[in-house]
Amino acid sequence: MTNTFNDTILKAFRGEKTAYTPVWYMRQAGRSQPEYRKLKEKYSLFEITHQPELCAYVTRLPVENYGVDAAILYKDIMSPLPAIGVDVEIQKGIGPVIHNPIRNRSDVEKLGTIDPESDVPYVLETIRLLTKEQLNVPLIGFSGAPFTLASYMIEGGPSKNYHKTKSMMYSSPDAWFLLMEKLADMVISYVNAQVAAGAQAIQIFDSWVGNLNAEDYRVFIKPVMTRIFSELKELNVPLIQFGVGARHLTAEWADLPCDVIGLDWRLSIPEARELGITKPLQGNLDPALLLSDWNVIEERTKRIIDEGRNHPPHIFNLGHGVTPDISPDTLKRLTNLIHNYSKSN
Ligand SMILES: O=C(O)CCc1c2[nH]c(c1CC(=O)O)Cc1[nH]c(c(CC(=O)O)c1CCC(=O)O)Cc1[nH]c(c(CC(=O)O)c1CCC(=O)O)Cc1[nH]c(c(CCC(=O)O)c1CC(=O)O)C2
Repeated sequence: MTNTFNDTILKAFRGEKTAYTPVWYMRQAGRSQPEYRKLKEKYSLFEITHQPELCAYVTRLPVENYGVDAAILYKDIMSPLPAIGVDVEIQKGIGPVIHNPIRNRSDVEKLGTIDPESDVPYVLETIRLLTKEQLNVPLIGFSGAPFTLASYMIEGGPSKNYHKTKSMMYSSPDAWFLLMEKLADMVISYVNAQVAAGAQAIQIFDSWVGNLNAEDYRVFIKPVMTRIFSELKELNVPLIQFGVGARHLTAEWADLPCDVIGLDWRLSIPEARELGITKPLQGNLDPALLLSDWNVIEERTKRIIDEGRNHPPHIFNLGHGVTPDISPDTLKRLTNLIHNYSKSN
């Protein structure tokens, strides 16, 4: 491990004031970095994540290259699903493809449970390597949330309208709620194991839940999210809730038993405060902005830092993941700007 451990981001996640605004970027590992691109010519995502040394290297790249305040484990939200019987493959140009999609209650009943130590030992070994030996910033572990995972499992892959998913939710509520509970069991075991191995904070990606209206969220999703966060609270690590296009769910998230709310770029920090969020906020520069001129990036970044200055703290991030066309040089420059501007003003 190099020099002293910097726990600034953990303090901000817990609601403590920090000397500067800490930052990490969703999908910061891999993506546009040349070292990663070279590896991807040889290995797939699953091949990298099954090799702890290699996976730890990819996870470390943005800490070393950009100077961010946390690492996030390189793997996908699909990574634990094979353990419960989901036949998933990540196909180039498409994304996750499920060869045995779930269509009815009997398919849900067939899903198994995860035993992380025997099903995903390589994930835990990567975490141990990183946290015991290699990192001088915290490691964020993560899981997909039940709705977002179910959307892939039911649709068979990425979707634009989630018709099959919603159809199961509305027409077969017994199958739906069983699926939610089975996925919650998986998320809880998987996250417990990540924390036991050394992960110091956890983000739950409910990326696609904004496709539901607030009433359906309350009926079909909020109970399972409340259960997940309540059980994970006992782990005593900061828990981050994240979703995209979910302005209409902000008030529902305000009282979830999590510690931090991740915002996409559609809702500003002051707007989220007006909607009742009193927890620390994470976000929310539009990733598309990182393809524009530096003076535009600088102006928008400073504005977000200024909006986030008041207590409770703000953790800088993008409104969603880094895209492969964003230059590593821009991310390095952005990280420096965030650190320097938030310190000096
Ligand atoms: O990369 C894409 O987004 C396209 C394919 C896709 C993947 N998972 C998926 C999608 C979206 C979809 O199709 O619905 C599905 C996926 N993966 C993930 C999310 C959550 C989210 O970002 O909102 C989602 C759903 C929402 C979303 O697509 O943004 C999470 C994810 N994937 C991944 C990571 C790890 C990382 O980037 O370091 C992480 C999370 C941690 C983090 O934020 O850092 C990694 C990942 N997943 C994937 C890839 C491409 C692999 C390949 O081409 O061989 C890669 C690696 C890469 O981008 O270079 C596959």
